[in-house]
Amino acid sequence: MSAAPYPAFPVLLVDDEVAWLRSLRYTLQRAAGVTNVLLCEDGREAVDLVARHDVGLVLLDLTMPHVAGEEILGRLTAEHPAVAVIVISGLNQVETAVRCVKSGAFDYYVKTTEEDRIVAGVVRAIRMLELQRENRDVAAHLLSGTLQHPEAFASIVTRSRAMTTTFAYVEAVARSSQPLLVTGESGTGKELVARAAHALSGRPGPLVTVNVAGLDDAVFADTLFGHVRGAYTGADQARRGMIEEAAGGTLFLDEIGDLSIPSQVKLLRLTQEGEYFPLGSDRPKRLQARLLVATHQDLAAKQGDGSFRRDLYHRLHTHHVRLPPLRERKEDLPLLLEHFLDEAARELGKRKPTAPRQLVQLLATYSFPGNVRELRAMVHDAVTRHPGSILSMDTFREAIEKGRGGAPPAVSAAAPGRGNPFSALDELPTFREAHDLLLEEALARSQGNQTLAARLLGVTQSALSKRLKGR
Ligand SMILES: Nc1ncnc2c1ncn2[C@@H]1O[C@H](COP(=O)(O)OP(=O)(O)OP(=O)(O)O)[C@@H](O)[C@H]1O
Repeated sequence: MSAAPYPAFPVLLVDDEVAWLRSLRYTLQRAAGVTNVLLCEDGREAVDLVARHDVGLVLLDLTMPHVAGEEILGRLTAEHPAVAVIVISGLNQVETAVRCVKSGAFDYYVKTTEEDRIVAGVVRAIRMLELQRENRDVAAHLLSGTLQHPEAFASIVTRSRAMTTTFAYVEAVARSSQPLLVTGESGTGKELVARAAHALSGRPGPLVTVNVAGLDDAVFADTLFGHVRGAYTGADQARRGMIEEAAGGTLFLDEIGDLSIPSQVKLLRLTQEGEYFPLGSDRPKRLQARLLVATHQDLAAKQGDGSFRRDLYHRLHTHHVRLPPLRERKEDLPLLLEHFLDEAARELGKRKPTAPRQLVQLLATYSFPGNVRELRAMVHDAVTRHPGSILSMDTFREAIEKGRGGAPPAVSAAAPGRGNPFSALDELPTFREAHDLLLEEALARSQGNQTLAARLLGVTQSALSKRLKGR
């Protein structure tokens, strides 16, 4: 599978020495995977080529016949200020280097400098240009408020503004070569977003998913990097790693928060250098896939307690989307309910049952720790068990009570995991005030439905009604 040209914009090499041009092109391709390259032997054509091909980066020689490199540098910075110019000159003169940088050159190297440093400078410039372009795209996308390819998100049922803003961001960075980190509680749809990001990436290769939870370091390395025959006892055959399987496409590493520290070091090296060694081999291979990573864990917190490396976190965090939990987008409940009723009825070969009017209100009182996956399971279970044309609320009530594990709903929904909700208050409310606040909250959550409010408060409807009258 041929990989997409990298980077997305052309890199123009300008030098009158054809042999040097060819050798630099080869070095950049071999050491940094840079394939989107234009060569220019005649400095007089350089500015025109930049304009015609939307060039992002120019590597410029200074001493050329017909036109001096410094003159070209001056024109480029004046006429194409968004283009980065790296000067690679035969002149080892500090004054010239200072003058070039003052005139706007991104960097200055002498031709005799070790190749590695030149390559690292080019990689740094490409990364900066990509981020600048992506920032512009993100801003334009978010401001326009519309998606160019809504079909990529067709499998994600939502009308939440937070979700559609997330889609706009994913669309804006979909063609980036930088990693995309997707976080959110379990069951919020991270894998669906990863699929959409791959579909929008324009990459011809496949989406290869690896769940890294529970992989020890040796298995992680073997799975990702592959091995050569005889790499270890039992390695009778060479094995292509998942990175190679994903060449030209996307490598999706799920549950990245569970990665051991030694595996984090390996992943960091891969993202920094874009190279890896199959086990038992001393010939490096290039990463030719875009990395997507996902986790339900709080990586910032894990970074704080030392269980996730800070440098890897920052590398993966270049582009980040967080999917809100279902309880923060209750406006999605009616749509999702209908969607899963359709789906369940189709799968079970039944007629789609009608949901009682109060069902959405009941669902809105629940915090859905398992998010959309939990709602889906609830609906499928209810459709499996329901005999009539109107869906029974009982299976939902049972599932919700089971999900709450007997905890009082108001506490578990308002302050998950935080115990007594009053403990954070400096001044306690009086019994009367707490009583009234509780009633108001229950009625708000049940949208004024007293039957539901009574259930939330664990009293009968007539007891609730007496209390309301007594206020
Ligand atoms: N908005 C949505 N519309 C339709 N189906 C959804 C939506 N969100 C999630 N789902 C469905 O819910 C289930 C869980 O989604 P998914 O696997 O993408 O979640 P996840 O965040 O990756 O979970 P985990 O962290 O456990 O891997 C899948 O069956 C998925 O199709």
